[in-house]
Amino acid sequence: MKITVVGAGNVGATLAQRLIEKNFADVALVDVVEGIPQGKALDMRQSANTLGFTHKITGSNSYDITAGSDIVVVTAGIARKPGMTRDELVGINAKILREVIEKSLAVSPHAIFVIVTNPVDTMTYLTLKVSKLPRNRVFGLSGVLDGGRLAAFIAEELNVNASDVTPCVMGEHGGSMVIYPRFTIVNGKPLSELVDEPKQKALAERTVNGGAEIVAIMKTSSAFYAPSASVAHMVNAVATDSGAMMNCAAYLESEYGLSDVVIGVPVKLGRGGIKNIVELPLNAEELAALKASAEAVRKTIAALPAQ
Ligand SMILES: NC(=O)c1ccc[n+]([C@@H]2O[C@H](COP(=O)([O-])OP(=O)(O)OC[C@H]3O[C@@H](n4cnc5c(N)ncnc54)[C@H](O)[C@@H]3O)[C@@H](O)[C@H]2O)c1
Ligand SMILES: O=C(O)C[C@H](O)C(=O)O
Repeated sequence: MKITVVGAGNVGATLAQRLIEKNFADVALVDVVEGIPQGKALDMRQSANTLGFTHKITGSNSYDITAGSDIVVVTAGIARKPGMTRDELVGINAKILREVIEKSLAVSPHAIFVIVTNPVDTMTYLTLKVSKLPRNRVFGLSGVLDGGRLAAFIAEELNVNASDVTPCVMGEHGGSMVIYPRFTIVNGKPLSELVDEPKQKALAERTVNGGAEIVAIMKTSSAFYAPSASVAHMVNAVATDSGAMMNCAAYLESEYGLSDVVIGVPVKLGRGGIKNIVELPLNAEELAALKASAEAVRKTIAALPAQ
């Protein structure tokens, strides 16, 4: 198996490290900055003897090394600075995405695309339109990361392990994301039965602001450890054809009564990408929140530059 990671910055390089250390695929790392992907790949190669991995990691400014990839993860683009929303990146990152998708697809026509670049729902939508690929082969990072944050905050609040939590965060990877306490399970019980509504709201609010909280603390960078771990988890489900269910940014065609929009929903992942989209039995209020989130994404989609 061969995996390309485009963008050798914080998320991309950390992801490349996580993947090569798992030793199940060759990894090609690409970036526009001369020397960076080459140097980072060389550095990682020099850990193979110590860590014992046998797959190859290479770096380049050219897409030649990515030819024949099974999976292409796109992390190329600009990250937000303190005080910015992800949506403010739409113009600049759309230009970068178009170039990355065209160049990647030209040499890896059978690849599955995992989009990380923000605003991720809109960038995933753009990738589908530019590539004209079927929707099962293009999806984005959202709910695995947002759910991981929710699980971390619940673990602190209830004094349990984060791994005791099966979180459920759907909708936009942005200000309108929706936390579902009825579908967030802690040691077999829904969160809605474990904490009162004000506490549920506080946990939801911290999760919605989880990315901004890290940007505000770090100032010069956004999060990358949990994001890269989340993408590695998604890639692993594809590589092993596990069928594992996780919430990802996916293109809807009538699921949840929504069409022609990308938002975070539960999907089952396997070799072909998205095997199927899972429709949770949301009540009227829960569904209304998801629809409002889809409307927020539609506004960002409408702000995409024509070229
Ligand atoms: N979806 C999510 O949950 C999520 C999580 C974390 C980060 N992100 C997003 O991922 C993106 C990357 O974040 P980061 O922290 O790694 O940023 P970063 O600045 O550390 O790295 C981005 C890299 O992209 C490269 N790049 C820029 N234009 C390129 C092009 N045309 N071709 C190839 N490479 C190019 C840059 O040189 C840089 O190395 C940002 O847009 C960020 O907001 C999304
Ligand atoms: O917050 C950001 O801008 C990066 C990413 O979307 C995140 O949630 O960490």
